[in-house]
Amino acid sequence: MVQPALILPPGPDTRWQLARQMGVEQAVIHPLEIGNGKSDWDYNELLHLSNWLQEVDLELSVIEGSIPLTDRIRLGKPGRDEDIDRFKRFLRDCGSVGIPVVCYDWMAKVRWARTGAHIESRGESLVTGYNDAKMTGNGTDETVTRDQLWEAIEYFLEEVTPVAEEAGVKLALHPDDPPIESVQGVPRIVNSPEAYERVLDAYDSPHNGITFCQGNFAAMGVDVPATIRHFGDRINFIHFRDVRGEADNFVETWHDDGPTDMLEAMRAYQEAVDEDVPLRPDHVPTMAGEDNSNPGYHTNGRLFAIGYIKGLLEQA
Ligand SMILES: O=C(O)C(=O)C[C@H](O)[C@H](O)CO
Repeated sequence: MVQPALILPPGPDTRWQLARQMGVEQAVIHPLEIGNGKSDWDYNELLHLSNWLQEVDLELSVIEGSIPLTDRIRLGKPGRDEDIDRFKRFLRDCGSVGIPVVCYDWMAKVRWARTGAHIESRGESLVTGYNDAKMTGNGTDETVTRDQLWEAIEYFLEEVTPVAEEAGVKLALHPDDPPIESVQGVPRIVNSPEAYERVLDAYDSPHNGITFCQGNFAAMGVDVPATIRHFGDRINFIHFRDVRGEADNFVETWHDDGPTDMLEAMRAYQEAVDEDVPLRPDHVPTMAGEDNSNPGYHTNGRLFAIGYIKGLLEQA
């Protein structure tokens, strides 16, 4: 079963209240997207945040992206062991506080990338998109290789998955966005179902799992419901969204207006994932009255998305 979730700021404001009013109980914290950019946490900060959310009946179920995972780790550079030790301490702290899921990604050097953030969609709403032809600096970054990234992620998983198991925390790897071979010349490896097979095989444990970012899987050109069923109980976290186009040239869509059969996708989640997997709307259109200063993460589109998700869940 999936549980509707929302990214919320790491301190209370009306968005906490809106979540509760819509009956959403699971909070995802990702201050690089919504918040102050914080990406390192000590035990007391996590405990304080978790207690604060609990006081208003919200559960801190995922820390996403904004975590102490460095490019020294992603690139297997000298010093990575020190950084991995820091990451292990973070996992143990999450476990002690009772945070069940940590979402991470393997996008070295360049975070998720878009070439357009003001693309007009339904009723003059604004969405983001990517067109590789418009990406500047597309030479090859000679300092990074695919083998290096694979060595580094396999080393990381060997080191940290046993700690995640002990701590009772599930790791959930987000796909590269966009899921192409390289972005601005920097190679990408987490861009296909085959890549995920290799990641899951690197350490066979329910604690080594996937963030099924649906828009990225749609961009990979796969059959989305079949792929959800295939990965099943290794899906530890879900990003719900859709795109029109291909991995190297796409626009994001409204949740009810993309090419993916969203009801079939929801049915697949309900049948295939483990209990209580958090599912959050991912990037949403910027709507009337919003200034598009944080493309994909304004509030009105997420209210619409939660209503749509709840309808799909009832139908599924
Ligand atoms: O690119 C996406 O689809 C995202 O959801 C971006 C997020 O910041 C994600 O956490 C990347 O790690």
